[in-house]
Amino acid sequence: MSMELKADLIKRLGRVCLGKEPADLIIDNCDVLNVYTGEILENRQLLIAGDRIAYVGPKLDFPEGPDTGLIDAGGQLLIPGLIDGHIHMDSFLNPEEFVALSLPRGTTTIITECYFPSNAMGIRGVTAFIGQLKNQPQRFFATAPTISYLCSDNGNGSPAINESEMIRLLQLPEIVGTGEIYWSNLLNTGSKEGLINIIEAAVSLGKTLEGHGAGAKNQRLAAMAAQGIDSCHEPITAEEVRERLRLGLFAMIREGSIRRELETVIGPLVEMGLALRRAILVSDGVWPVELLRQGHMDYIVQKAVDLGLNPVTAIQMATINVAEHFHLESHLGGIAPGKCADMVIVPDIKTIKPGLVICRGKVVARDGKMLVNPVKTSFPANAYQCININPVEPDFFRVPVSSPAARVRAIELISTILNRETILDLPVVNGEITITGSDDVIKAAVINRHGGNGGGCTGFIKGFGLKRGALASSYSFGEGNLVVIGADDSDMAAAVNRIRRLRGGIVYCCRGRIMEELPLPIFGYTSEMAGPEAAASFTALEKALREAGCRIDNPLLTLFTLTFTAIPSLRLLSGGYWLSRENRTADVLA
Ligand SMILES: Nc1ncnc2[nH]cnc12
Repeated sequence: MSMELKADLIKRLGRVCLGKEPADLIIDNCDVLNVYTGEILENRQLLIAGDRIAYVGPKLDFPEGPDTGLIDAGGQLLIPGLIDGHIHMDSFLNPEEFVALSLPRGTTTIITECYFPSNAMGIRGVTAFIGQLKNQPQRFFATAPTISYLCSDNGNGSPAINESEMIRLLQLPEIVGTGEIYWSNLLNTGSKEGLINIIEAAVSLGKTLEGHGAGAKNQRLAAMAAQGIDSCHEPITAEEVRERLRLGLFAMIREGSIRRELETVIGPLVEMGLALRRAILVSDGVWPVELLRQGHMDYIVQKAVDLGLNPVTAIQMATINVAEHFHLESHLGGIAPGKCADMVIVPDIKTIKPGLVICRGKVVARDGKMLVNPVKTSFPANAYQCININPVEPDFFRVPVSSPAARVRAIELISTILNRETILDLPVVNGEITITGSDDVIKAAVINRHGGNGGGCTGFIKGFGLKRGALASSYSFGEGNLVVIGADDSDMAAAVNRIRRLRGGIVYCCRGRIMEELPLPIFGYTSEMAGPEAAASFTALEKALREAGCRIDNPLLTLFTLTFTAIPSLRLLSGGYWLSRENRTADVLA
């Protein structure tokens, strides 16, 4: 995962470039996109030695050895391998399956968050996870799991990962920065003091500080930048992109399974005519269905081009700009002598349809098909023991009250991710608050599954549309606990107990029957299934929810983000409701 250039190869690259030694691979008859100048250089030849480029230029009479591979690019265009600079690829697919779907689409480098393995197993989870990425045919870097440090505990009140462990991770060559830091944690008093020490360590180690400035503007955004943050992947309008660029931040524009900003942002951004060398295209997470159906960074770059972004700029935003942000530009992001031989052949500058994909000097995929095998995933046994709860009874979800009527706080959905706090009068029957089924109010609960006593909290949610059954998941944003919503306490218990048996997963249960499920037995966050199978399970879960009356756009995302404290307004955690604008807890009873 780290970058190295050994003495032997340094010598060899010079000799191959001077024609004194044969190359390992020669690519003839190609145009080359030079991301440094923005030119398309026609009719070039490119020589590779080891995992590096030795020569790019006009065709010369280079020696060929018996083992020199030859590729005729047929006049097509060579662009640098695409880089996803912000993704949570520790979610859902295991690394082997992720590589198999992403790499053939021309994404040769991944900079991934890894807070889920940390939530589940602390620093041991992170090292187990990055161990799986080391020898893959796709290139990986990771960021130290700030979200886990800030939001997740081990069930007993101590943080999933502590300050000194975060700093130890930052010293690893494969860790390029701190994972996203929520602005509220940075700017609100009462946040963890150690965060500042982590920032100090990252700065002194030359690592980046990834920011999460959702909704932050003016002084607050400036204060984030002032405290050392150097990127933000949360702008949702062209104006927000511009504000971040003006502050010297790298502005990451998302198009993935969580958010889709390109349609709103690209047109007005092009109109503004800004310099975009610090703008970056990222996915922020591309889940199995979209990865299979649409692709990865190829899809995102193509969409930006189709929306009117200059294609050279679009490719720079997924290559050199990303490499520069992560201080990797000496090695990655462009096609030139000495740089890593990570490249993609596409038909032309406006058609981002990867033909040949080359990574670390090897042809790894052709026309969307892998030509090499990803490294088999093999996680340690304790990564399969991450649902630490006892079986639950329907009673677990009772909300008892002593009064004859109850006024409660509920999460009212505005959109898939956004919500507001609402106050409801709910009937009390036999000393407990009941849901009637008539007003689109159901229960929502979060259970701590990280090693404590399996304690949790039950609240209410309005607007999900679910008329029957219960949906539970051991995958959720932030503290990453077990979240369940349901129209019936027995189904809620059955769904949770099924997840316990599966050792993690997403389950929809109705009238005591498990209707659909996606097992996630690794850390309780990651599947062992092949990518297409996992995608089919996602689709089946969504279909079952629709049939049960759910009318949210992306209901699974709604479930996962009930716990997402970086977004307004009322969130549910294992310790109770959290009012994220006010940065404080709130009772279920209003
Ligand atoms: N799992 C996740 N996916 C995308 N964005 C996130 N922000 C926090 N958690 C996230």
